[in-house]
Amino acid sequence: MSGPIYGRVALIGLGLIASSMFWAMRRAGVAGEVTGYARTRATRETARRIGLCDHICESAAEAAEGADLVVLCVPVGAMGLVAAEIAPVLKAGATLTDVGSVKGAVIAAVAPHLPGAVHFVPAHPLAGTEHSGPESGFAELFDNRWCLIVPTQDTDPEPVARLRAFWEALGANVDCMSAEHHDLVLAVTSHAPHLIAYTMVGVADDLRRVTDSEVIKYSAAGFRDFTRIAASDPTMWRDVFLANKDATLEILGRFTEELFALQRAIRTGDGDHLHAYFTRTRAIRRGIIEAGQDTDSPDFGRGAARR
Ligand SMILES: NC(=O)c1ccc[n+]([C@@H]2O[C@H](COP(=O)([O-])OP(=O)(O)OC[C@H]3O[C@@H](n4cnc5c(N)ncnc54)[C@H](O)[C@@H]3O)[C@@H](O)[C@H]2O)c1
Ligand SMILES: O=C(O)C(=O)C[C@]1(C(=O)O)C=C[C@@H](O)C=C1
Repeated sequence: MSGPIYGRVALIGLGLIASSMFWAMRRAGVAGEVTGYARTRATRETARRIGLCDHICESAAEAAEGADLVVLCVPVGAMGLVAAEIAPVLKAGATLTDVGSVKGAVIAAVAPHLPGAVHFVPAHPLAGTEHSGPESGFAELFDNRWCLIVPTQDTDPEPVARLRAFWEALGANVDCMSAEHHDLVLAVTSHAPHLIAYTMVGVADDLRRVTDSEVIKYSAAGFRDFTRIAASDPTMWRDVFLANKDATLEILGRFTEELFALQRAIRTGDGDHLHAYFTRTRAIRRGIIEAGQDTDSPDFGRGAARR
């Protein structure tokens, strides 16, 4: 257990990520006091009932006032509005961070509102589930996951180092990168895959020959994973695609080109093309396992022994 890293932390938006942060902060003892704010009365009442935060406030400004660390945990499309609302009450020397899945658009929406005496250190924990809301969080969500910190040109090193220590205390491994690079990487690893999952589940639903019960009953692991991902929060994902438009379209363009090539290979009976492609992708997966980078895999730790 580490000592407090911030005297007071404010969580704005009390969903999956904020509630997980609260339980992880409590586990690690890294925050003296935690205030919280959610937009709807119902969420604020739920938060009070389940003991989320030390104090639930009636406005974002009330929660943020006097805080040493303010964390924006709202959908990326709402970050700018919330930043504008709390900017006048932010304490000099405080750090403002966020957990948004897109960085370039969030920085562009938030930074112009902030007074010079506030340190803005954008971040993104690469951990989540398909569930949302204040009751979906749990302390272990960030354990052994990455949290990417995306300092802007003007960010001082001390607040970055402190936020790094905070996320490490919450269980995460931390890396720093530019916003542009972050958005491209996430378009490949998260945003395009989500869109593909949404599409596949939509296609299955359109095929009326495949009744609901058959889709569930006979669904193999791959499709079941797609349905889990496709159950994610629609507001969050609408905002992600609108905010990371360029990188996502770039990756989807490449994806459709490769898909057409595979489609053509199937139509023309080009087994060599299919075999060579699948051999390449299998080698990528094996490389990830051998580098010990997939901690969720049943193969984790087996390395090269697994062939
Ligand atoms: N869910 C994930 O897998 C995941 C992972 C990493 C980062 N993120 C990012 O974290 C952020 C929060 O995601 P989540 O999964 O916790 O979402 P969530 O839906 O569980 O919670 C979001 C909360 O924000 C509130 N909210 C929405 N608009 C608001 C506004 N204008 N003002 C105040 N509150 C508002 C909602 O009522 C809700 O309480 C998003 O930016 C998302 O991109 C999500
Ligand atoms: O596990 C899941 O449910 C997720 O989709 C989490 C996931 C992802 O890995 O793509 C989704 C969005 C985030 O910004 C970070 C993590």
